[in-house]
Amino acid sequence: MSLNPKKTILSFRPELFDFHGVSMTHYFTDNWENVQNFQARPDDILIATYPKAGTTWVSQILDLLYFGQTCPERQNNIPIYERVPFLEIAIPSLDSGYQSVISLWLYYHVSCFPYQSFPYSMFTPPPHAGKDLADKLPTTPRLIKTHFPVQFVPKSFWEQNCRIIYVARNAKDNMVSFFHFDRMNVIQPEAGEWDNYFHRFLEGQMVFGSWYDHVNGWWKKKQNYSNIHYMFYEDMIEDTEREIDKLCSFLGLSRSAEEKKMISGGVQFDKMKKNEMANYSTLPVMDFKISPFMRKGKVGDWKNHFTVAQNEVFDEDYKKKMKDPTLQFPTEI
Ligand SMILES: Nc1ncnc2c1ncn2[C@@H]1O[C@H](COP(=O)(O)OS(=O)(=O)O)[C@@H](OP(=O)(O)O)[C@H]1O
Repeated sequence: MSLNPKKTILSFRPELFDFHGVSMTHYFTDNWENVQNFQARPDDILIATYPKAGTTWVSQILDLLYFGQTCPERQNNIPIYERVPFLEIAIPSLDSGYQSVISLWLYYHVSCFPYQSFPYSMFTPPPHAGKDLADKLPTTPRLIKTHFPVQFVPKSFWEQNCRIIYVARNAKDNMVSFFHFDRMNVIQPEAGEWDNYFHRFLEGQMVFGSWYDHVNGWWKKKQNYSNIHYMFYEDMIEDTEREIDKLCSFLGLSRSAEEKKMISGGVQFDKMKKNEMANYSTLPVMDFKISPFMRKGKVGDWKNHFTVAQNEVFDEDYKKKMKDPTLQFPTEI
């Protein structure tokens, strides 16, 4: 098959619109009914984040914790976005008359490497919705990713008392990371100029809405739903092994010190940046010439983007929106 996905995806840039009070794009709302009816299982693990908060990092850690010993070929052969499906993503499929980004990617790669040899039947026919991928995951537990604000999470996750890992990242670095992501990913709205983006972020005009509402909403939920482990990107940077320990306690996993150390070493930024099954380089919607998915992986990169005036505006606005003293984010370490 001689499709060139890079050529055919250029018109995929979506518009933001208000969806139940949250800025969204159709890629994450088109499958709404099916996603809301998703049947979670009690042992499913949901990885919830505002975009660019460290989802991929924590997904890779969980995948290694659960399957690193029993199924190591998984990490070497299956991209992270298939091992840990993105529940709400929905790209129209080829047979519905549209050109599907994910289907295109799969068709393209079927001719590039022996996909069919992998013992996962879910790869044929090509999936086009994260929910379908999640339904077909052959593993236990199923690791599932979402960027939904807490009020959008399908009710079966609550009913089944699923364990949820929420990863949060300080707003300044989160904004910068999101900006570069929107520049390089054609299924995101255009990023535009930095100054305009900065103001849009403060107003919550981002896909998946306001960072402030997201982190606060999930923080509040933690008060009445005990199966949420709320963790911070900055803590992961500071001491990955310690955070893996906390994850193991939350998940009830006993793993040897040696194994945890090995996992921690294997998921450091430079390693993940080079790892094709974790760095999204196999997904044609992203143009790494503009910005790589694994971009900097640092705390404090905002200082290279924020002007002094922007920083003042940001801090003033932050005080008004982040009133809960129990939720604190470091912006440098
Ligand atoms: N191992 C490791 N160490 C440190 N930092 C890491 C790591 N893996 C991913 N990252 C950084 O996380 C940012 C991407 O966030 P997400 O994975 O949440 O993105 S997404 O929402 O799933 O698209 C993005 O941040 P920025 O570099 O600041 O853009 C990634 O580089």
